[in-house]
Amino acid sequence: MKFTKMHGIGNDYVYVNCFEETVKDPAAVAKFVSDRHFGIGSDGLILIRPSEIADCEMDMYNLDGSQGAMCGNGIRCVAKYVYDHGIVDKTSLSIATRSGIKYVDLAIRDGKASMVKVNMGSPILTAKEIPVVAETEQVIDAPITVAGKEYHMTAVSMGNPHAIIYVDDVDSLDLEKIGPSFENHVCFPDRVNTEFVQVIDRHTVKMRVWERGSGETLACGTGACAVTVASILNDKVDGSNPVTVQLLGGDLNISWERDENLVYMTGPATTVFDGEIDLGFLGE
Ligand SMILES: N[C@@H](CCC[C@H](N)C(=O)O)C(=O)O
Repeated sequence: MKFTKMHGIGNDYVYVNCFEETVKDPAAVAKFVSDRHFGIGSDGLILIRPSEIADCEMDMYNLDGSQGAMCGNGIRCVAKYVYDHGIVDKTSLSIATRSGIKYVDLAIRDGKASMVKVNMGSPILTAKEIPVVAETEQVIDAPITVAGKEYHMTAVSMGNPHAIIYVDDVDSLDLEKIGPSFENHVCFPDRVNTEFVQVIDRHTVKMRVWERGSGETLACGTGACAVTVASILNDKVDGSNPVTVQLLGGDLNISWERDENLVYMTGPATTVFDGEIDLGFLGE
């Protein structure tokens, strides 16, 4: 299987060009290639497929083989891949995902895509996708007890579910310890991505994320969008300007355009290396 290792501010995936390659069992391949000791090493697997409704399709899998509906850092890399490889010869393109078609604009440097702006669609604020309270209710600054400790949570779906928790000092958290208790909490039957957020100023927040299916990652694009929406709703930041979200792997620029109710994310996409791996033992 030919692949390309790419990352969006350190959120790294193994990308496979399914215009040319076939992957029979993506869940098994995701688990194997993601392993940082026995595989290639990544937060998961992303298949770039042809689409009948958009310029291409992104099909993403977490490190544990579970399928994700949307991936903010991944979609920037998919856009870069299809442009840099001449699969799509335009700088405004559409990408189908399991949470709908997303529209992307590329900034080009030396003939390659560098910065990518994604229309991430509308945030979902009812608890419909995160049935913690009731299907119709919003969850903003709601108390939740996790592993015997009370937190306050805001729930935002960006096509995938996010629980946002504000803390005083994000660096001192033991995420390996508390992350799994949020991910597998009884309130989240489909598990959840959890963002721990420290407010820096009215335009800047700093976050760490425990991702459903992948554990702590260096960045989460949908998470940064959910955090921006939550921070505006909780009046932690000034929503009239873009918010800088600082993550372990770098910064993302997020704006929530309230008149159209759309969230835009801008950030880099980076190619690390191309490779080829024999997956015959998996039946591939
Ligand atoms: N890292 C991603 C999100 C990946 C999917 C997530 N773990 C889920 O299962 O919902 C991003 O950049 O958005």
